[in-house]
Amino acid sequence: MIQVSNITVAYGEVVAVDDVSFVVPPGFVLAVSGPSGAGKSSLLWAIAGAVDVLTGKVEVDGLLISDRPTAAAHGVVLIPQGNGLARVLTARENLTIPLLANRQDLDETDRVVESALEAVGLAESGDHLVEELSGGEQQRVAVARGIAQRGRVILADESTSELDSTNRERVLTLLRTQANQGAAVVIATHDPTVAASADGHALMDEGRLTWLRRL
Ligand SMILES: Nc1ncnc2c1ncn2[C@@H]1O[C@H](COP(=O)(O)OP(=O)(O)OP(=O)(O)O)[C@@H](O)[C@H]1O
Repeated sequence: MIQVSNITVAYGEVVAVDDVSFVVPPGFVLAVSGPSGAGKSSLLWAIAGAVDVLTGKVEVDGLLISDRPTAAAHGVVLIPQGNGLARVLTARENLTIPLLANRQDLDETDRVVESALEAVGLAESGDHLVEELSGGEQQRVAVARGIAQRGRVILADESTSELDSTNRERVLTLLRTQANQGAAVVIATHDPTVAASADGHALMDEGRLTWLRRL
């Protein structure tokens, strides 16, 4: 469960998120759309503990999210815009490192990594360096890395923007599966079909959030 209570995020004079509140229960998918610069990424970063909130608070399952390590330890997974992959590592290494950092069992890690690569249609690409992959393939590696972490919260920032319709459906199905397994999912998107597939749809504009379709 994500509980966002009256949060404000600012960069100096720029208010990116302005007094936003909502709840995403486990099992639900919320889509947030809005123009470029509206504050969608900043909202996701705040939930991920990757940027400080000026006012208000973010809680996940009742735990106050104060910083990124706390959020990560509590299963808050961010699939960032731009993918955030290490370009000189292979696809498989990009998936494996966060799992090893969480001290997961090696055999279990291998199994989860291969299964996640297969789920995004990249079972044959595990040994490729990220910089050798196309933009859409890199985006799918980032999604695979996100789902491999089996988070309580999945924050997907424009994670289908470079995908064809088949792969977009594949990624949406994977995010839905994460929700069905108990995750609370938030997707920032410019794509109306992605928004339509979510349980609820909110619009951000100049940092303010309004509901187009309530959860
Ligand atoms: N690190 C930063 N330092 C200063 N200003 C920032 C920073 N990150 C974002 N901003 C500003 O905060 C506002 C919100 O940006 P944000 O990236 O959250 O919007 P967005 O809705 O995700 O946009 P897009 O759809 O283009 O990704 C913008 O005015 C942006 O310029």
